Amino acid sequence: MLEVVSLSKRFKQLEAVKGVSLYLEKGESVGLLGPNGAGKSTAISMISTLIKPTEGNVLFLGESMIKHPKKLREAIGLVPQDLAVFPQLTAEDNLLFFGKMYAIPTKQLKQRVNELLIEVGLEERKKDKVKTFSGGMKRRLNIAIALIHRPEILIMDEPTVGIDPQSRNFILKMVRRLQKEEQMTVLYTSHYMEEVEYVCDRVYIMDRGSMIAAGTKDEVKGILRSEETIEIHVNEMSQHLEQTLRSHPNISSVVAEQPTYTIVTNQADMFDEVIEMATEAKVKLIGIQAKPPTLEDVFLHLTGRKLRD
Ligand SMILES: Nc1ncnc2c1ncn2[C@@H]1O[C@H](COP(=O)(O)OP(=O)(O)OP(=O)(O)O)[C@@H](O)[C@H]1O
Repeated sequence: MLEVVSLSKRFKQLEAVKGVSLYLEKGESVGLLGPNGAGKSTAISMISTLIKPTEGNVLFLGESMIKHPKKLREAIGLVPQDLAVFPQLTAEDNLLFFGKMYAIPTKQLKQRVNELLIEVGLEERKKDKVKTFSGGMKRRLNIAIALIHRPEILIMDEPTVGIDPQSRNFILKMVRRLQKEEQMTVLYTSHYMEEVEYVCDRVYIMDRGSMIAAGTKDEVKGILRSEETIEIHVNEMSQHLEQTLRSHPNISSVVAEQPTYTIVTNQADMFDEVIEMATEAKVKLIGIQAKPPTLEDVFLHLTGRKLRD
C-alpha cells in the first residue's frame, strides 16, 4: 500500500534520516522505534508529505508522491507530537472545524463527530472548552481530529508522551481496536518498546538516522536467539565489577543503572561466573535473573545503549 524508498533528509550539516526504507500493507500495525533524536519524526514528516526529502521517494499504491502529494495527504491521518487543537473552542467545535476543512457535508460531519467523540471517550465533555482538558484528553481529541476524514493510514508520532496512565491505556487499546476491527493501517512511532510490543505486529528500529533492524516482533527478537539477557541486582554499584563484566569475552554489552547491571551474553549458565565476579569485586548480590529478550534488549544489543539513555 505504502512504500518508502531510501528516504534521506539533511538539515545543513546534520543528516537526520539516512536512506530509510519501509513499507506498510493494508490493515497492519507497524511500529517505528528509536530513541530521542533517532530521526523518527523527520521520517514520518516526509512520509506524511509535510517536508520534502533530500533524497528518496514515497510510493502510495504504486504512484510516486514526491511530485503529487495530494492523494497521500488525503489518505493519511497524522497525530503530531505537538498538539494541534484550539483551546478556546469546545471538543465538538474543534472536530467540526477540522471536518469543514475537508469539506465533509454538514449532516455526515455531525454524525462523524459524534462517532469520534464516543471512540475517544470524550462524549460527555464535548461541550467543554479544550483549555479545561487534561493533556491526555487533548491528545485523544487530537486523534479524533486525525480520523475525521476517514483516513486509510493513521500515523502517530509518540502519542502517549507526557500523558496520564489512563489516557495512555485508552489510546493503546483504541489503536489496537482500530487496526483489528476496522482494518486501519497504522504507523506508530515511540521510544517505549512495551507500547510497540502491544500495539504493533511488525517493527522497524531506527538509531541515529538509520534503520538498524526490521521484521515481525519475533523476527527482531530472533536477532538475540542465541543470546540471553541477565539482570544483576547489587547493593552497591562497583567500577571493578563493571570492568570485569565488560572485559568478559562472552558478554556483548553491559548497562549499569543503579542498582542493576544488565548484560547480554551468548554463554549458557553464566550465573556461577557472575557470582564469582561479584565476590571477587566484593560486591553483595541482591539477585540475579535471566529474562526472555524484549525489543529493548535487541536495541541494546545492536547499539550497546539503552533506548532511553
Ligand atoms: N527542522 C530541523 N532543523 C534542524 N535539525 C532538525 C530539524 N528537525 C529535526 N532536526 C534534527 O534531526 C534529528 C532527528 O530528529 P527527529 O525529531 O526526527 O528525531 P526523533 O526520533 O523523532 O526524536 P524525538 O523522539 O525527540 O522526536 C535531531 O538531531 C534533530 O535535532
